Amino acid sequence: MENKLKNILIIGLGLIGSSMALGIRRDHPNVKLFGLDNEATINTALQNHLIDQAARLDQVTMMDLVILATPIDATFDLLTKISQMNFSHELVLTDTCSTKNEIMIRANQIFNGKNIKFIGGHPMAGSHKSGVNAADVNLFENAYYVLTERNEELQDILSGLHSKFIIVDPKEHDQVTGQVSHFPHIIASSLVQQSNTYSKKHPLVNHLAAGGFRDMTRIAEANSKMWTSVILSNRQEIIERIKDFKGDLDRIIKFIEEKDEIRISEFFDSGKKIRQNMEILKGRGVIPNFYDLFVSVPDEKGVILKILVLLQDISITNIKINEENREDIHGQLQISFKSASDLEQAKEIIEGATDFDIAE
Ligand SMILES: NC(=O)C1=CN([C@@H]2O[C@H](COP(=O)(O)OP(=O)(O)OC[C@H]3O[C@@H](n4cnc5c(N)ncnc54)[C@H](O)[C@@H]3O)[C@@H](O)[C@H]2O)C=CC1
Ligand SMILES: O=C(O)C(=O)Cc1ccc(O)cc1
Repeated sequence: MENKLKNILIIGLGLIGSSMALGIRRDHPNVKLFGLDNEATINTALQNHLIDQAARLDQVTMMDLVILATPIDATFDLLTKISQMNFSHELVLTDTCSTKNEIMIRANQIFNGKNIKFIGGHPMAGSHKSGVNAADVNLFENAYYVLTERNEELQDILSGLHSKFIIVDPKEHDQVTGQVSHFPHIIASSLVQQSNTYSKKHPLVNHLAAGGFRDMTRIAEANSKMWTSVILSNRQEIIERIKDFKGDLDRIIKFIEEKDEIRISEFFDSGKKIRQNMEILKGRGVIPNFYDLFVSVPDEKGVILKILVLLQDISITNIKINEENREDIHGQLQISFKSASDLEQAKEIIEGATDFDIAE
């Protein structure tokens, strides 16, 4: 199929827009990529070959595809401006906002009868980083990419992101992401703030926080402006999730007050089983489980290189350093392989050459 989406404009070249530019280029080296953002961002994007050319907003009319990778409030504003333009050919328009319902309602109102095909989008991957310097071609790898409707040409253009498309109703999207993406940001931020307040009375809090605290609170470092917009654009759902969670906390208070050993144990057991069975947490729900080896390594110069040299003949798909909180503690190297046999071979080699603890 020849894709007619040849002139592509990305408005907003922050974390998401610039990573998408790299992903689009990976499978479609011949499309012409335009960018629109502030001057400094555009200069960086040009220098790093993320885009071919800068564009102005009025040049939207000469594009085949426009991707709005902007904050939610800016996206609303851009939707309005684009709806006031005249198009001699159909424009495919998509966004990347973390919420979908209000945006789809607005788009349906303003694009009705226009030569604009608006498809809501949301790549379900990101990080607490922002800006053009955080561009990462692998950001969306194996992650779901939500679209509000199927569109072969758009999906083809985005194929180099290596994500998995899923069609979701906008309202349902906001309900689900409200629970598993938006609400956790509130919990993470509350937890660090509660701990900080407590640390005024108990300064040891800052030293005894360990890996669990780190895992629970990473997303508290996310962009506060962005998350304010997300929460405000999914108010009802978030309020409901908070109220529901308060109920769960009240229930656990009661079990503890009553020294109800069985119910407390059931509570943890239930959480453990549910988490173990969540497909999304096993290989991110799209590809089968990674074959992972966890190597406990001392915090010494050259130790990672040593492991890599040992495994030079085995294909490694990913390597990650899971730091611990204490400076003097061993770090954990998480190494992913393509197959069980590669994993076994690697395990034997490391066991034979080092005394590092290894777990699967
Ligand atoms: N950060 C994340 O983890 C994820 C974010 N999203 C969504 O993607 C969108 C973008 O987020 P990020 O890339 O993280 O933000 P970012 O802050 O890294 O980038 C946003 C970019 O948009 C530019 N911008 C703002 N208003 C503009 C306008 N009117 N015209 C042109 N450029 C403008 C900014 O200068 C900035 O470069 C947001 O709607 C967010 O909800 C979706 C998935 C993950
Ligand atoms: O950093 C993380 O773990 C995230 O949860 C990333 C993320 C942030 C915003 C989204 O709309 C989707 C994904």
